[in-house]
Amino acid sequence: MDRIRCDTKKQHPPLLSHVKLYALTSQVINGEMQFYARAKHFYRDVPATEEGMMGDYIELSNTDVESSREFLRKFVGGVGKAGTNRALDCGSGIGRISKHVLLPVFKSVELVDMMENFLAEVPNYLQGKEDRVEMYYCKSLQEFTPAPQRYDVIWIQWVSGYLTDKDLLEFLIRCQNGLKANGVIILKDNVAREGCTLDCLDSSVIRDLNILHSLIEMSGLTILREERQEGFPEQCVPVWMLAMQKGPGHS
Ligand SMILES: C[S@@+](CC[C@H](N)C(=O)[O-])C[C@H]1O[C@@H](n2cnc3c(N)ncnc32)[C@H](O)[C@@H]1O
Repeated sequence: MDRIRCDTKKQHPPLLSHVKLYALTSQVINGEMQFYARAKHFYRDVPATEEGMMGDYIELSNTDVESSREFLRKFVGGVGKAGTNRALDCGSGIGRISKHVLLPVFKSVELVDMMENFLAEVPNYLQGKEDRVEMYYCKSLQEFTPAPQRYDVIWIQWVSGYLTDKDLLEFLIRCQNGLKANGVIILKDNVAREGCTLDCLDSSVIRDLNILHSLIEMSGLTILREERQEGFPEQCVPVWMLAMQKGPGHS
């Protein structure tokens, strides 16, 4: 899994209007079924380790985790902020985010990933914190619906690019329903400088911020804050963190 990609690929033209949104991933992927099947195929050969989760960029894991913790602190604990009871780790893999970012803050976590072998490694990887995992869901995000009003925070890291525009949009809508009062969704991912690019190796897309903004807007979520990850090498594709909450009209 080429998690933090070097920015050498040809960029597609930028998104011009909402109307073209759905056309966008279908322009760069060669059929939705193949797109998903290839990603699954790719992950069969990825080891259930931190290295596997980070691709060839394991040395960036600490920087990533530190920034995520700092970002998360802005939205949880205190009046009008998200609670600290339960978080959902989406595309969790072996639970790198749960271990380093979520479990230090939340009483319990739940993890969802399409790969059974990654989830099977979680209890071992969490080293004594596994009793605070309430649920494991072995599901693809495009088929997963978070239970209503269950989570204080829903964390979606380095997995949104494996979903088509349509499936990401619908997933964000379902996540919105999964939030408790003052709950927050945090999406962290590689962001293209312009347009949408396909990575054939792991069958994922990288979207630019405009496309992400359009999808978020269409989902009814409101962006609370967005920050670029600092401290990654210049040649890496930029990584951004976006915090979102239910928009007006969603109780
Ligand atoms: C690069 S790893 C990131 C893991 C974790 N989020 C982290 O940052 O350490 C991507 C994870 O997304 C999972 N994944 C990819 N496509 C998925 C999908 N459609 N539904 C659910 N999980 C998916 C993979 O199995 C893998 O565990």
